[in-house]
Amino acid sequence: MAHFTLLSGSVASTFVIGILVYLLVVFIRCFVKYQRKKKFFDNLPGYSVAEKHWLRGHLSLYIKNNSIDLNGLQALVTRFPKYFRIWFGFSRPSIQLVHPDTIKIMLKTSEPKPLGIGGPYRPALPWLGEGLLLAGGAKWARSRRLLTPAFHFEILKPYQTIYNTCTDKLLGLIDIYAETGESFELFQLISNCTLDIILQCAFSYQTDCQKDRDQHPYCRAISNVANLIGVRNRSILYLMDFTWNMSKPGRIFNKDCDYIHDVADKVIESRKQVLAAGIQEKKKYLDFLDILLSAKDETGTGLSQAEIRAEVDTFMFEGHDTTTSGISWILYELAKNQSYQKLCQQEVDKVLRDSNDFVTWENLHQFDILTQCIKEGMRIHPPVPIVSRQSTKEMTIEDITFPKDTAFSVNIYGLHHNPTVWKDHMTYDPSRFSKDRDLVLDSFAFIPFSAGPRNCIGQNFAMNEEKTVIARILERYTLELDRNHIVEEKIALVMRAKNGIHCIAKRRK
Ligand code: HEM
Repeated sequence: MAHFTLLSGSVASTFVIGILVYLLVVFIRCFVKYQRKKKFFDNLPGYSVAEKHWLRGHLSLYIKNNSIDLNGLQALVTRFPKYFRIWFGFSRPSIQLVHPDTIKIMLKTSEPKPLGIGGPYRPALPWLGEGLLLAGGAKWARSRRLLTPAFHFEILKPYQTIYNTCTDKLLGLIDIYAETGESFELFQLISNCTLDIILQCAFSYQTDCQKDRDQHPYCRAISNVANLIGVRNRSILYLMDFTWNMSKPGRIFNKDCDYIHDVADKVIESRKQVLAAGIQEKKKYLDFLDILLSAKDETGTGLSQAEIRAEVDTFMFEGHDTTTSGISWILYELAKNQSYQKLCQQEVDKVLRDSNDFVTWENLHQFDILTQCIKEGMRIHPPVPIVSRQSTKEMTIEDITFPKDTAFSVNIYGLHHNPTVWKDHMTYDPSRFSKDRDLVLDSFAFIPFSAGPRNCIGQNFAMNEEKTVIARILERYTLELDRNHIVEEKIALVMRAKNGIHCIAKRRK
C-alpha cells in the first residue's frame, strides 16, 4: 500500500512537472514570437516606441475624447506620407496606409475584413452576418456575383421616384424651419430621409420615419444597433463577446438585432409565399429583395433565407448612414462656401427648369458643377473614413515584407488629406474635379467608395441619391451655417458631426 502511494505520488508529481514544462515551453515560444513581432513592428515608421504605453500602446495618443484625434492623425500623415504603424494595445500593431502607392497594393487584393476579437467590423457581425460587407473568400465572391444585377441601371432608374418623393417629405419639414428662420440640425433630418429611401428600395417598406422615427419600432431598432456598434468599438471593456453580451448596451443590441431579423424574416417569408402562389404583384419597380429572391448562381442555386436576410440587413446598414454622412457634409461645405452654393443653384435652376420639382434620371448626368462639389465634399469629409483588412499571406509594401495576419487600415481620411497627394488639402476647391483641369490624378488618390474588387457595390445608387436630394434642397433654399454652433468632425464607422450640423434655410421661391 505504502509502495503504491509512493508510486502514485511520483506519477502525480511527474505529471505536474510535465504540465509545468509544457506551459513553460508554450510561454517561451509565445514570448519569442512576441519579441520578434515587437522588434519588426517597433522598427517601422510611426509613433515612437518611447511613447508606447505598456498596456494601451499608442491608443491614448491616437484616440482622444472617444474619437481619433484628427490633428494627431494629420501630423502622422505629414511625417509619414506613405504609411505608419500604431500599436493598438501592447500586442496589436496596425499599419495605416495613407498614399495611393501603398493603398493600391492592398485594395487590388480581396483580402478579408478583420473579424477577430478587437477587429473594427466584429461588433456588426451579429446584425449583418455573412452579408457582402463582412463575408470573405469564395462566399464573398459568389454573393458579389449574385448581387451585382441589383445595381444595374435599369433597376436603379425607377428609384428616382423614391428619392424624389422622400425628398418632398424632407422639404416639407425644412419648410417649417425656413418659415420662422429657426436654426435646425441637418444630420438627423437627412438621416431620416435616407432611412426612408433605403427602406423603400430594399424591401418596399413604407413608414412614417421622417415624421417620427422613434415611434416606429423597426426604425428605432436600426438606429439603436448602428449607434451601439460605435459604443462597443470605443470601449475596451466590451472587447470580449461575453462582457458585451452581459452589459446593458449589449443586451439592448441583441434584443434589437433579434427584432430586426424577425421583421426581415417575416417580410421575406410573405414575399416568398406571394411568389410561390404565382400572384403577379403590380409593382412600379423591383426592390432589392425581389432581385435577391430571384438570384441564382451557375448551378441554379439561389440564396438561402439566412443569406437573403444578411444582404437586406447589409443594405440597410451600408446604404443609410453612409449617404447621410455624405449628403450632410456636402451641404455643410456648400453652406460654408456660398460662392459654390450659388454656382450649384444656377446649374440646378437651369437643369430643372422644366422638370416640375423632380430630378429625372436624365437630369443626373447634367449636373457638372454639382458633381464636382459633391466629390470635393466627400474628399474633405469621406463618409467612410477608414476601412480595414487582415492579410492572409505575406505582403510586400514599400520594400517591407509584412507577415501573414498583419492588420492593415486603408485610412481614406489620411489619404484625402495627404499633403503630398492633395495641395492645400483643407481648402474646399471643387474645381480639382473639373474635366477642364489638367490635374492627372492617380486612380487611388480619391476613393470615397474604396476601390478594387471590394469597392462599394452601391456607389451609383449613392451618387444618384446624393445628387437628387442635394439638387432639390438647393433648388428651394439657400443654406447658411448657424454661427452660434461649432461643427466638429468625429470619425466613427462613418464620418459624423460631434454635436450635429446646425444651419438656417432661406427659401428662394
Ligand atoms: C455615400 C455613400 C456610400 C459610401 C461613401 C460608401 C462607401 C463604401 C466603402 C468605402 C466600402 C468598402 C468597405 C470596406 O472595404 O470595408 C463600401 C462597401 C460596400 N457598400 Fe458602400 N458606400 C456608400 C453607399 C452604399 C449604398 C447606398 C449601398 C447599398 C445600397 C452600399 C453597399 C455596400 C456594400 C454591400 C459594400 C460591401 C461590398 C463588398 O465587400 O463587396 N454602399 N461602401
